[in-house]
Amino acid sequence: MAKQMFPPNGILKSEALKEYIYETAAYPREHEQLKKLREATVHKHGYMSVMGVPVDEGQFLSMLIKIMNAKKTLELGVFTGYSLLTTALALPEDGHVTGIDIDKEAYEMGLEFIKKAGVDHKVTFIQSDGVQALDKMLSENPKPEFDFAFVDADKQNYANMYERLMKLVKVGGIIAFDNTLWFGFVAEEEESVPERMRMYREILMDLNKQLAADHRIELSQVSIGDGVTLCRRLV
Ligand SMILES: C[S@@+](CC[C@H](N)C(=O)[O-])C[C@H]1O[C@@H](n2cnc3c(N)ncnc32)[C@H](O)[C@@H]1O
Repeated sequence: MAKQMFPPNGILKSEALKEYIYETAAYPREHEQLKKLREATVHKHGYMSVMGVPVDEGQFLSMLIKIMNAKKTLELGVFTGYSLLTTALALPEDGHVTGIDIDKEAYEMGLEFIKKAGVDHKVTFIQSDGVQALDKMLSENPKPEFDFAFVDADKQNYANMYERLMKLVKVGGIIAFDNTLWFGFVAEEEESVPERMRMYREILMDLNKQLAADHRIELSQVSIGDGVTLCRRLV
């Protein structure tokens, strides 16, 4: 049943093109522990392992974090920790990433690889609903303190997380939303979209419109993975 849940190619034209990108540019540069974590995730979660960010997107996020000189980052939606480990590896020795996920079990498997990569001192995991965790952070310290936030949790709460992250991420910092092209379905007529994909398609189309109209941010829709939207806070 899970096998039919997500279309295989994401936003790319073909499986062959995806494999070309992975084999040529991405796999040869993938950190050993990321590769092992990816393989362990496939072994344990089967087709649902597609939830982890793909290797080329991980490398894009890694370079972005380094170019920004980000030190303190947030992640909403950790799963087994592929993007979390990517982030921890990209951060400097005194950097820190806080990962938030409602489910702890998947992360516990990933923690082994984070430890083996020697970056567990840069990682804090909070088991919580994303919006609730952000509200708690805002009530404890309403000052913006994060350089970067990666949002990959429940899509129906992206807009709620966005408003909170606009207070928690510094001016000049970046909020990155994952899956904003939703397997390419955002550009297809509703009737041609499988029913199970329609609700998130609509939610993400609304979010994309909302972000494009928001002059508090600079925007870039990146066509990598399943679509990543970068929002750079301006005010
Ligand atoms: C697409 S996966 C994240 C993948 C991860 N970034 C990676 O690279 O492996 C989405 C995650 O969001 C989590 N999630 C779902 N609803 C949530 C909520 N309300 N609050 C926090 N996390 C949630 C799920 O438990 C799941 O682990």
